[in-house]
Amino acid sequence: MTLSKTAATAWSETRFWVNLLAWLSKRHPGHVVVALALVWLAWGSAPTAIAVAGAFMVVARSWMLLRPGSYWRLAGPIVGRYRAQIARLEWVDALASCGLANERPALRVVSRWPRLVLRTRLAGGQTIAGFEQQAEALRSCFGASQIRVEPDGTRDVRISLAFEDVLGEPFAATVPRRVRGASVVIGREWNGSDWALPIGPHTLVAGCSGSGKGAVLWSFVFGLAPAVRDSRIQLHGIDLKGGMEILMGRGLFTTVATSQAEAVALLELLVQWLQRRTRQYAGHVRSHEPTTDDPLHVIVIDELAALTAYSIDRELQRRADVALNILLSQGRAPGFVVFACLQDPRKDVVPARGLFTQMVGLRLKDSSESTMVLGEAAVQAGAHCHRLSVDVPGTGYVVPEAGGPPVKVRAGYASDELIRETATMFATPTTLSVLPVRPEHQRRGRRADRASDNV
Ligand SMILES: Nc1ncnc2c1ncn2[C@@H]1O[C@H](COP(=O)(O)OP(=O)(O)OP(=O)(O)O)[C@@H](O)[C@H]1O
Repeated sequence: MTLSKTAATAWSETRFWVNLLAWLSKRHPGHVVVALALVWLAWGSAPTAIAVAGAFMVVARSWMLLRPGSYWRLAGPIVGRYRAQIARLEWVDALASCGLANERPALRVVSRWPRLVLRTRLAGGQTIAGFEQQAEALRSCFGASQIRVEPDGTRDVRISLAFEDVLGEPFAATVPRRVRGASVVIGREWNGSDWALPIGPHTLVAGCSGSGKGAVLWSFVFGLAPAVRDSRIQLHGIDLKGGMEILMGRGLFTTVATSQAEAVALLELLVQWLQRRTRQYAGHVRSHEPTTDDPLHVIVIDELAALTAYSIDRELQRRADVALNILLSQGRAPGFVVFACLQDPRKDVVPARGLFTQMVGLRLKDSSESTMVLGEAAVQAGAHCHRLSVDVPGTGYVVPEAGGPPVKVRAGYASDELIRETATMFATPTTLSVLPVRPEHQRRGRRADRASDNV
C-alpha cells in the first residue's frame, strides 16, 4: 500500500469516527453526555486512556490490513448499521440537493452489508431515468465509491451503494478447471462478485494504450482453456503487432496470424468453414452446440484497427473487412465468435463496430469515446470510462446482456508466467499453420516480371 493510499485510508477512518460521534450526539445525546462525563472523570488517567485507545486503533487497523476477511466479518455489520442510519438521516437533504425532492420521500433499507441497498417509491412525475441521471450526484452525497440505480418493480427505485473500492487493488486472473455454462469469469464486479462475460456474443474491448486490454483478453482465453484442451473450442489468434501478445500463449491457439496477409488467409478460411457449416445445418439445426467434431471457433484479435484501418495494403484491408463482416453478421448461430481489442473506437477506424453485440469499455480518452463504446444511456447512468484512473488498469464498465445499468468491473491480472503455464497445461491438440495470401497487385507484378523476362 502506498503512502498516499495509507493517508487516504487514515483520513476516511478519522472521518468515519467523527461522523459516528456526530450521529451519536444527534441520535443519543444522553448517552454521549454520560460517556463524556466518564471521560472527564477519568481524566486523571488520561495518558493510560489515550495509550489504550491508540493501541486499540493500531490493532484494529493492522487486523483490517492483514486479515480483511475476518475483520470485515465482525466490523462489517456494525459499519453497515451506522451507514444505514446516516443514509436515513441524510435522505431528505440528499434528494433535495440532487433535484429529486418529493413530499413523502419514504425510504426502506433493504440490506446494509456489504452494500447499502435502499428502496424508495417514485413520487408523481418522477422517473427511474431521473434517478439514473442523478446517480453520480447521489453517490457523492452519501460518500460512496460506487452507485447503482435500477427499477424495483413498477413503482420503486433501488439504489445500491458500495463504500469500499473492491476494485482498487489488483488481483490475479484465474484459470478454471472446466467451462461451466455459457460464460467465463473475467474478474470482479464493483461489489466483489464474479464478473462473468457471456461467450456467445461478439465482444469488443475498447481502451487506450495501457488500459489493460491484455488482462481482459487473457482472462477470457483462460476461461475457455479447459474446453480448448478438450477440443470443444478452437482459438484463432490475430496479432498484427508482430505476435507480441498472442504468441505468449501459442499453445492455446489452433492458428495464429501475425501479418496482414496471414490474417486475411485465416479470416477467409474461417468464412469458408462457416459457410460449409451453415449449409450442413440448413433446415436441421438453428443454433450450434460445441462438440469435438464441431467445435466453437473463437477468433481473438489483439488490435482490430491494425486489420481494418492501419494497413498500407488497401486490397488486403478490404478483404479483411469483408471476411470480418461475414463472421460478425452470420457467425453466432453456426458457432463462430469474434473477440477483439481496440484502442480507437471511431467508426472510420472500425466500420464494423455496430456488429459487435457485447462491449467492454476500459479507460478511454474522452466522453465521446465512452459514448461510442457503451452508448449514451450507459454514460449518463455513470459509465465514465474517460474518468478511470491510469492506476487501475483492467478496470472498465460493461452493460449487462440482460439490460440494466452499467456495471464497473476489473479483470484479473494475467502475468507472463501464468499465460505460459496455462498454454502448456491446456494446449490445444489441433494446430494449423496459415499460408499468407498474395494480394492481386503482387500477383500482377510477378506476372509482368515473368513476361518481361521472357521478352
Ligand atoms: N488487471 C490488471 N491488474 C493489474 N495490472 C494490470 C492489469 N491489467 C494490466 N495491468 C498492467 O497495466 C499495464 C498495461 O496493460 P496492457 O499491456 O494489458 O494494456 P493494453 O491496453 O493492452 O495496452 P496496449 O494497447 O498498449 O497494448 C501492464 O503493465 C500490465 O502489467
